Amino acid sequence: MKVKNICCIGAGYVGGPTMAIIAQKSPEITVTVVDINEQRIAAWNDPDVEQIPIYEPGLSEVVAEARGRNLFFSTDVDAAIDAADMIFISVNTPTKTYGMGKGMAADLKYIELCARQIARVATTDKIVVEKSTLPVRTAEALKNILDNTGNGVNFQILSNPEFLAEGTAVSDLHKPDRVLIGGDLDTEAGREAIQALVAVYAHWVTKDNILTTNVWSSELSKLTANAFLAQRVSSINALSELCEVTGADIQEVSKAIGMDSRIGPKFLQASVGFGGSCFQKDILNLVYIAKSFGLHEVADYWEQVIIMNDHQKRRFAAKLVKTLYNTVSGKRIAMLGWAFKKDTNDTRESASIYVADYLLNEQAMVVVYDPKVTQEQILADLDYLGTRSEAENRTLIKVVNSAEAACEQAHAVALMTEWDAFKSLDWNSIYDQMLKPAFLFDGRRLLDRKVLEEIGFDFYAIGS
Ligand SMILES: NC(=O)c1ccc[n+]([C@@H]2O[C@H](COP(=O)([O-])OP(=O)(O)OC[C@H]3O[C@@H](n4cnc5c(N)ncnc54)[C@H](O)[C@@H]3O)[C@@H](O)[C@H]2O)c1
Ligand SMILES: O=c1ccn([C@@H]2O[C@H](COP(=O)(O)OP(=O)(O)O[C@H]3O[C@H](CO)[C@@H](O)[C@H](O)[C@H]3O)[C@@H](O)[C@H]2O)c(=O)[nH]1
Repeated sequence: MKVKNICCIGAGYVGGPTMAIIAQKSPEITVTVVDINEQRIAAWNDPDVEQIPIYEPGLSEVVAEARGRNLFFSTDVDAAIDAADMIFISVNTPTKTYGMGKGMAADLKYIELCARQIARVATTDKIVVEKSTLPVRTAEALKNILDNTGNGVNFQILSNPEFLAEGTAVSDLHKPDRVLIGGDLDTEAGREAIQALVAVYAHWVTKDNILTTNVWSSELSKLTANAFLAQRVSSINALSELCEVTGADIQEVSKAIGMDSRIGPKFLQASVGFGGSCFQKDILNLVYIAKSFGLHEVADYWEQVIIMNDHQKRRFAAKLVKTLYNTVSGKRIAMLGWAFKKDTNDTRESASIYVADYLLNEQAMVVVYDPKVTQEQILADLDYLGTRSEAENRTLIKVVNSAEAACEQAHAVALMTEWDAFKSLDWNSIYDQMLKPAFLFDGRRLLDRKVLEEIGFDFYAIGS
């Protein structure tokens, strides 16, 4: 079967970029991305393509090329479902905040709503693709809902987890390490559905890089990949603390171990802690699944990755307070960067949120600058924690339009996100504008200690 019409439910950080690339590379396929969020769809349709709701290097160019040709954004979910022969579900699957599994399990209510909507609307056979990250065996529940509609429509369910990282989404999608497709390998119809999706990716991905597995392996591989990546960050962060007390340097240790080809150099960058919408959520989900099967040692093993990450964020904030003579009350602390990594406007689970919250609890005056994150988002992130009233957050935190403005009259600077632009700031003039002693805490190992110390900063970097 040849796919002609694709619908993607969910126009977020995954649905938007992945569908833009499919449309760019497959001009004969009509791709419609739908969402219930009207504002988000309006932004995807903004005539000024720079206003699309997600900042990713290179994405606006891809959207400009395909939008209106074979890429469409719409709020008419029913119409797009009805017209499609393949439907990607790319809605959010956040950690549950209520009931059974609260704080650990993935909340699948949005997924289930999609399945029920597809079941209600579909009048022709569909291939339904899980693009969202889901607990292993979710496809079983989806199939149950879809097969019990009684309207005679046949559904094939595939798992096609997404491995793009934010900030590099376009290049990751153009050149994926692998595309993973899980499906029913035991039936002719299952194999046909898999091949239909393989053919979509084969527009630009070589067949050797398209891996087909059974559905459960595919679902579990996504959680496993994130667990392994996050585990590397927590491992290097755990050692960064040991470096700080022994005189070893984490950058040198990373390099030395990463040159072992069995270990490899990637994902060994010590930091103030990993953030993002995926790592914590997916590991907690893995821990919950292991626990629900009674595998407590397995659950404890993976939970330690999160415990270490929370410790890293807390100890960075605690170090700052301790260095500033054990009090930051009434002191102005500049935070450079709010996004969870560079080249994205996404702030979900960013270490900055937790470090700021810690400092606000110590009554600091926090002044934030991030090149891509709005004041509205920063305040919303803090309000969401519920630590203090919205009014207090607005009194204690200030958001400014430049790094220089954030640092003016500051007692200390906390460098939180590794934006390239922070490397080339005029640190001499920033030093001049700060209160003395001028403290600088590099949570990303972005800056050169020697240069900063020569300027006069009291300099602290994670891991040395
Ligand atoms: N963000 C990433 O880098 C990334 C990478 C790989 C996988 N994932 C996974 O992909 C999934 C989506 O993540 P995201 O970051 O794109 O989330 P997101 O929150 O940015 O986007 C999800 C979108 O789905 C929409 N939505 C929810 N329910 C809907 C419904 N019933 N009908 C129509 N629209 C609906 C929301 O309005 C939202 O715009 C998650 O499972 C996530 O774990 C994310
Ligand atoms: O050596 C490193 C590498 C990363 N990080 C931090 O780890 C977090 C996550 O970074 P990254 O993995 O690059 O970005 P994500 O967009 O969260 O991507 C991850 O999560 C996605 C969602 O599931 C997956 O698709 C990707 O493959 C996986 O890399 C960020 O805060 C980074 O700053 C470090 O601290 N040190």
